[in-house]
Amino acid sequence: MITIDHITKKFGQDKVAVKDAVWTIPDGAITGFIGPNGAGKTTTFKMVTSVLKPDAGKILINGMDIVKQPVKAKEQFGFVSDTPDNFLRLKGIEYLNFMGDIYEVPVRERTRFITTYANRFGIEQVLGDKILSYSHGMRQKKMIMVALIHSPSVWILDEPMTGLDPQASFELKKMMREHADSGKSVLFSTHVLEVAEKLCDQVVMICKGKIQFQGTLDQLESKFPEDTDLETIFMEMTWQ
Ligand SMILES: Nc1ncnc2c1ncn2[C@@H]1O[C@H](COP(=O)(O)OP(=O)(O)OP(=O)(O)O)[C@@H](O)[C@H]1O
Repeated sequence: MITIDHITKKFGQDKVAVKDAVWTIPDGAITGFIGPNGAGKTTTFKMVTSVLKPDAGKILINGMDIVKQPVKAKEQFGFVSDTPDNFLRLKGIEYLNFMGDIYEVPVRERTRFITTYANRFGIEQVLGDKILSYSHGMRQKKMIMVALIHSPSVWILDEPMTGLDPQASFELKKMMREHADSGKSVLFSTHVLEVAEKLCDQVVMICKGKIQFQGTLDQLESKFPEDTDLETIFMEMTWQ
């Protein structure tokens, strides 16, 4: 579970990227984070994952403060960023083992995990190759595996379907559902509203740094009884 408690982030004197945001990501559910370009999604993720420090407010991950207890809080989550181009000179298997070592995942457990997930994503054959030689989608699959190697209870993904082929995208959505159904939490951002509509148990909508809505799709639709789908509601809520 993540608690976002009156978070504000400014860039410079007057660029308010996130303004007094209050919301929660519950266990046992998939939460979709949606909003137009520049709304504040990535800035929020950067604060949740300790890349940026909020100017005000606090963020608790399973009750641990990301600013005051960064190591303990970071152990709680796995993060898939929107740029999978890191550790390019390592082989896929070396990177996975490196992260497994950092999180102290026992070798037998990690081997079982790597075999299962590489098989689900169809990348067993390339794990011995350098990441530099991977396509964007292959790098993304490797990032997804790295994020899950220590079985985190919270899984955060920034635009995770970008660059994945339909089969991998289908598999990822299945993994996200399995994660939530096992009582853990999933938070992901997307611009693809059909995905949010099909996959999410709740959505959080942000626009110009302000949280406009948090709740189930049914709750959202009941606020806009005349609109037929999430896309129409989104256009109405974000239109200026
Ligand atoms: N390092 C920075 N310096 C100055 N302004 C920034 C910085 N990072 C983000 N911003 C501004 O903060 C606002 C929120 O940006 P953010 O990247 O969080 O949006 P986003 O919702 O992730 O957008 P997108 O959907 O386009 O990825 C934007 O106005 C952006 O220009």
